[in-house]
Amino acid sequence: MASRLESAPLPAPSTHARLRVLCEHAEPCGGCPIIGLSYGEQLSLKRGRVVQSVARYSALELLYTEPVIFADSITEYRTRAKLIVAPGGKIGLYAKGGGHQIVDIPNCQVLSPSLARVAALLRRIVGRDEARRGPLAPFDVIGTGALRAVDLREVRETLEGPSRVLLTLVLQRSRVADLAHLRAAAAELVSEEPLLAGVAANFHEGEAPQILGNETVVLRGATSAPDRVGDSTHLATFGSFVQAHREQAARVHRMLAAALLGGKPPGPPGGPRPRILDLYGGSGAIALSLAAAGAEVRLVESFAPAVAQAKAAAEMQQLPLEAECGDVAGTLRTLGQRGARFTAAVVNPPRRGMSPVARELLSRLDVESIAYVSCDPDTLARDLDHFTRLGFTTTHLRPLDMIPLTDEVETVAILRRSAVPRARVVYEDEEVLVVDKGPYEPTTPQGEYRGSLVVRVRKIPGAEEAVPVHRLDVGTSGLVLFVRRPELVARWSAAFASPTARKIYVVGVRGITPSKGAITRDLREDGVSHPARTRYRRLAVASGHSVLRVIPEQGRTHQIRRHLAAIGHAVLGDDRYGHAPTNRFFEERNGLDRTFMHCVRLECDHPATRLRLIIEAPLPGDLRAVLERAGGPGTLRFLDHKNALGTASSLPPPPDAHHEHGAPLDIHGVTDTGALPAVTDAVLAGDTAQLPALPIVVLPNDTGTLPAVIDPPDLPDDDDRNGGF
Ligand SMILES: C[S@@+](CC[C@H](N)C(=O)[O-])C[C@H]1O[C@@H](n2cnc3c(N)ncnc32)[C@H](O)[C@@H]1O
Repeated sequence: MASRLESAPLPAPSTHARLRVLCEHAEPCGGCPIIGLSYGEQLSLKRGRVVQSVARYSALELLYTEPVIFADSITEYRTRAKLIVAPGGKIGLYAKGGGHQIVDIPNCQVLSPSLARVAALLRRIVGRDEARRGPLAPFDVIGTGALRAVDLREVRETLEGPSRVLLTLVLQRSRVADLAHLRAAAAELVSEEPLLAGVAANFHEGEAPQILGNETVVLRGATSAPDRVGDSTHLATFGSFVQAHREQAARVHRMLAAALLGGKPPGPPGGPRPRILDLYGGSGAIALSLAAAGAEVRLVESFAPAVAQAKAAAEMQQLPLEAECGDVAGTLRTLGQRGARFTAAVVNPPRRGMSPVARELLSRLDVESIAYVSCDPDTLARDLDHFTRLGFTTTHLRPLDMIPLTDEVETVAILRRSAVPRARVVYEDEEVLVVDKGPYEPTTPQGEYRGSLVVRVRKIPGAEEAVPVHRLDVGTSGLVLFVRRPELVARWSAAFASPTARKIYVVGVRGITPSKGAITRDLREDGVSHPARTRYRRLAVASGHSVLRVIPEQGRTHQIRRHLAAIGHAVLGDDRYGHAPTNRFFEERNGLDRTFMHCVRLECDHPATRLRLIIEAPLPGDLRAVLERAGGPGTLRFLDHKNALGTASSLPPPPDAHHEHGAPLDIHGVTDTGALPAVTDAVLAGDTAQLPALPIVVLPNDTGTLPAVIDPPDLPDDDDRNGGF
């Protein structure tokens, strides 16, 4: 295996590192947020992002983040841009600061020359149509114009040959009466600009937050066009994913071939070839490059037009590629049932990363290596940490500058199959071990999960017969106490049943709760009501939601989740009792892909020594990342507060606490959390509009006049891996 993933000279030559790009739009335009830094400073900032994300996880502490592979060209590099159209003939981007103001960018420094030329033509035609109410008049809420945005995509049949452009006109569907006028407008554009290879209309629905809608109609010219990246050619089509920087995308392809195929030339035709599974494959840019480098590839992608293009490109070049339209998790389940075998898998998911179920199912497949290409270091680190527990060690982590002048950073991670690690012990003595449970594993073997915490605990010498005294659900992380021998269960269960024993959780909930309170509601199970009380204190508020310290006085099934949902403050990420739009927002925006619950502290009297046992486990990396993303870097300060996790004074709740009583609560909901959850990362194609950030609310002493719950804004379906464009 190569010791480095790419042989680019490192660090960037000093002349390159000192480069600064000057742009007349830099001040108002939000497209290149770090344009003010020298290129060397930009690369340091990008590497710092990856280092910071990885540092949150102790399982990744030995993982070295290699220097960022710099881009040779940092201007005129963009081969795709989604530009917003606005009255006044503006074709540009949202202004800095998250508002909805559009900045026109006629002299943009980063658009490739062909995209800049087409944008200039559009500026002229849109301005003209605005004056005479033509078909390409800009959308305005109060006007009649329909054109909301344009999606420009550069294609090149050969690297040396001329480039051409695929143009998608994004129109407000309700303002388009018939296609005839649009076809005439497309014909005019093509006749005026020979660079245009094809023009399509895409229909934006209502007030949808995505720029691109689901329906695209080709108005003029080609439906797709060959596009060369490095050593392979894929078929580019309207709306499908493409990396923003052609040379950097080619570097990623070379890195993957070197890491997964060992850089060997293709074997003789008809001979055995390495089998690669390409997940989230788009229109096949990566898959086709690996097939050209000698592999037999199976691609999985949910966006049907991209799959069709991947198949067509493979046929055209007679490359061994099978492409399948489907959801990654669903396909992995089927492949697993069939006992499919692969030499390696490539995963290149959207910004939110892989779903927990997809990671679990991939680990169960017969595959030795995984190459993970990611545009979000936080979700990448979260997934690498999970893969460690699933038996994959990350051996290389190589960032790359795919979108110069923005704080975006692409990273390639290489994972190799290894042993499933032992559980992490936080405390142990002759009778017990207290371990830190990962968020995605069951405490004991369950349903379709490959492993469990108990299996990892029993790998510890002296714990071969260990038994848990209590359990945490899949989705909840934190402390679990195991006795070393089954005969100790009774006395440790009794120790935890004592009124002086406590389990303390840190829980993220929807909305702003009262500063403290107690929820007293019976919980019904199998028709029998059980008394239950849950106490909480609010520790922090981030982005309109609360972080609580929670103490359940009993351990009824889903007690914390049911009680908090009953007072209107469901646990974030809880797919059974929670609030689906808020969960979705937190997953897409902040990378929360499980229940926000962590058992942070256990307290009980040791039955043998009679000493008070107090054990704590820090908040895990994924929840730290979620809080920092939701509320900014200072959000975690609450953890430093003395007694944040509780002292004897927090028992019982003070008299002024908010108390909630009510009718018994039934277990409801359709998902049985005991089983591997149904596939949740279903078909998500499209792209992202800029979203207004949720306000950060400074921790108040009490709720005062703050709204108790802030509804999340609608979310786009897919990621936008193209920076601000
Ligand atoms: C970042 S793009 C990667 C495309 C491709 N690997 C490339 O380099 O061009 C992510 C792709 O994943 C697809 N996708 C998102 N969620 C998916 C899912 N659950 N199952 C299958 N494909 C999915 C999107 O449609 C998109 O094409």
